Amino acid sequence: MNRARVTMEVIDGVAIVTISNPPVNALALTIFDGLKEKFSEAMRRDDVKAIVLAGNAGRFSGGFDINVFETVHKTGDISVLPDTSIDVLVNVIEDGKKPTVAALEGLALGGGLELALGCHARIAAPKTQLGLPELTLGVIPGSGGTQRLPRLIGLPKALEIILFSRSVTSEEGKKLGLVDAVVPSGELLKVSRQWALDIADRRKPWIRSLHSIDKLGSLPEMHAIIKSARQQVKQVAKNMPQHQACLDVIEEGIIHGGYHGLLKESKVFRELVATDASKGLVHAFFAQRATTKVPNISDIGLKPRPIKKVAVIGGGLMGSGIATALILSDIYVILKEINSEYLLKGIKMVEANVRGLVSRKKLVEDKAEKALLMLKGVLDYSEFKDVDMVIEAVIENIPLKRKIFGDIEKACPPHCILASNTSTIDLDIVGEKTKSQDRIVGAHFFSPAHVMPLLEIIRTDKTSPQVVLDLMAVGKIIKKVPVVVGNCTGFAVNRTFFPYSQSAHLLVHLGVDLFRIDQLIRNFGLPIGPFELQDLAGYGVAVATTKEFSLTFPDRTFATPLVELLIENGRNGKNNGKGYYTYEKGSKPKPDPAVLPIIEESRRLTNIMPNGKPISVTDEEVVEMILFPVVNEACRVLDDGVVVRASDLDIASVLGMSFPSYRGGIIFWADTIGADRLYRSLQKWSEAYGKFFKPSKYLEERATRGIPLSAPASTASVARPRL
Ligand SMILES: C[C@H](O)CC(=O)SCCNC(=O)CCNC(=O)[C@H](O)C(C)(C)COP(=O)(O)OP(=O)(O)OC[C@H]1O[C@@H](n2cnc3c(N)ncnc32)[C@H](O)[C@@H]1OP(=O)(O)O
Repeated sequence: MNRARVTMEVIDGVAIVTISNPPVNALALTIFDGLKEKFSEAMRRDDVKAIVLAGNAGRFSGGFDINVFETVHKTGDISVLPDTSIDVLVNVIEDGKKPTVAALEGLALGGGLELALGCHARIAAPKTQLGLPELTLGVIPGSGGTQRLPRLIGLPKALEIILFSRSVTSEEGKKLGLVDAVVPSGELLKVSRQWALDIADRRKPWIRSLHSIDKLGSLPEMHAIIKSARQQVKQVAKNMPQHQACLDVIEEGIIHGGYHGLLKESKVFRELVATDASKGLVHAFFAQRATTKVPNISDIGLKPRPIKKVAVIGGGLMGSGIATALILSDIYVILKEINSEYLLKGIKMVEANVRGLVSRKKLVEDKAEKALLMLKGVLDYSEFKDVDMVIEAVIENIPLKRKIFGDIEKACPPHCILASNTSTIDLDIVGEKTKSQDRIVGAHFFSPAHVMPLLEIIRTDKTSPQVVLDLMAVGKIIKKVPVVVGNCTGFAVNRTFFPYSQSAHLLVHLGVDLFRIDQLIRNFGLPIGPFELQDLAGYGVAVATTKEFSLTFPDRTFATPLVELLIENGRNGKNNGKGYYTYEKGSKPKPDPAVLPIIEESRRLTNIMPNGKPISVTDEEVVEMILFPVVNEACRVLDDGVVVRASDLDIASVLGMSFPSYRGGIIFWADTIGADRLYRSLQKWSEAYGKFFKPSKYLEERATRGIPLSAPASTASVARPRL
């Protein structure tokens, strides 16, 4: 049943036109038809003097229906995109013979805000979220946002909102001139109706924002602002076309006027919808939403229990980051350490995390102070008697973790969730000696835990659905994206990505320059390369995780002596300022030529270069030789059913490993290459350089049958063989 509709009610001379399409009143194609129909009725009727445009159920609109983009991506048919910018926004609303006031509440995003910008005034309820996030979907505002917003609030602020997808509240909007008045939610319709009548009777100005020029500066000033914005987005929006295209469109309107700007905007919008960047970003959008739907967890009528008090064991980098994330969301935390020196260090780290957010303007002072009051340090388990959840975050040491789980089983109440932040160790081993396996779960955060958005939730065969659901709810409260995965060494993300650093090491030992590898991976779109990442994480982590992986997957690990050699040479990465790079406060990491002899030594020890000579590989091959083994492992993760669906691995790779979101995630990207080419490349390298590259059964089957890697397992049996 189509739930998208537009209704109209006339009260005392004002037509209230309401958009209804739960849950966010997305602007589906039928909504535009509905708007045209109701507006034309309102314009016709003699008992209507003015119009108020509103959204149903406390939300104005979350913007254009993103499902339509997905349809374009699947079919390649851009004709399904409506051309509403002139047809509806200019001809029907802005140039209509009766004034329209937008009554904004909850959210007005993308096309939703653009509809409001086309109205003659905007009244908003408090805390309404206003923004133009289109660039995060690989497109630009396509219904006049690029032209009207700068004319309403000035170019610099408009660029901030559009280019960096920063939304503002109605209160900020009022200061900027985006909103005409902020009124309590209960009075929104009443005030908007009166405002609309006041415009009709010329008691208030009838403003068509496309024609306003008073907020725009002189031409040279605006050229200078756009030029500097171009430089800025070059840094932050590599490999994506929409940012520069958006600036072109804004510039067109500045030079030739708003109407010309609209025409160009509409054309560029349609072109951008068809780009790879938009395909990847829209896929990532839906992939993120899909993670909330977990079979036998979210669909069996369970309700999450409240989690008010959490104990975090271990005040190191991870523990303090997790504690920070929790207190920032008003969850009371007790942080346990083994002695007062470590405890003090942990508390100081939490304080530094919180203050860091304040200094980066991500948190206000008041909120920071309030958050820090939610933290208490302890040295024993006496305070664990009323905690709702424990998150163990000590070093990756199996006997230690086993001991802790034995202790907390006794110290905590029976309802308490027992979670481990282990990144690699099998949870069945951790909880083997307890009788609480139904409440043991993995809560794997990514470093820095108070910043990185992914929470990997690991359920074992015995973890109860209620426990998983509770942890998903906590994840949402602390503003993470929880992805539920199965139990195995490395779980979904670290298991998929362990070949990433392994293949980088293998390439170095085959003679490829290490700094070239990092640079090429950055060019591909990851924020840092595998070696800089290793520097950042510290070599202890590399040694511990490589050990775990080489025990579980001995057939596909490369025994690199390089990390141990670096440690022997007094290098421990960013920790001590010396790794592959040198680190000095305030300056960027610098490649350190002093590591070259250490690399030579490592190459001598492994002696794997064919005929003792460095291999010759193109830039493209370097990237592929590093990322195809990752895809290969991702195939095994899919085959083993570690994730519910392929798109979970996509969003986890984007949010946990910073895989570029505009490439859609690891599997989505792999499908753009095709199973066949992936298979043939891995097969070729495995013949030349060994079984590390050997294609997995899953990949081989998908390649042979011509099925996308992302297709659900059942597709494999029904699909037609291609080769
Ligand atoms: C022409 C124009 O310029 C082009 C555009 O307008 S492009 C669209 C611009 N708008 C956006 O980018 C906003 C996208 N949406 C969001 O950021 C968030 O969904 C939100 C802030 C609106 C709401 O967040 P939240 O309350 O956490 O709910 P969230 O789980 O994200 O979404 C609820 C449901 O609405 C859907 N939804 C949200 N926005 C949607 C949209 N614009 N189109 C279609 N579906 C949408 C989600 O897919 C989800 O569906 P599901 O329940 O089936 O998984």
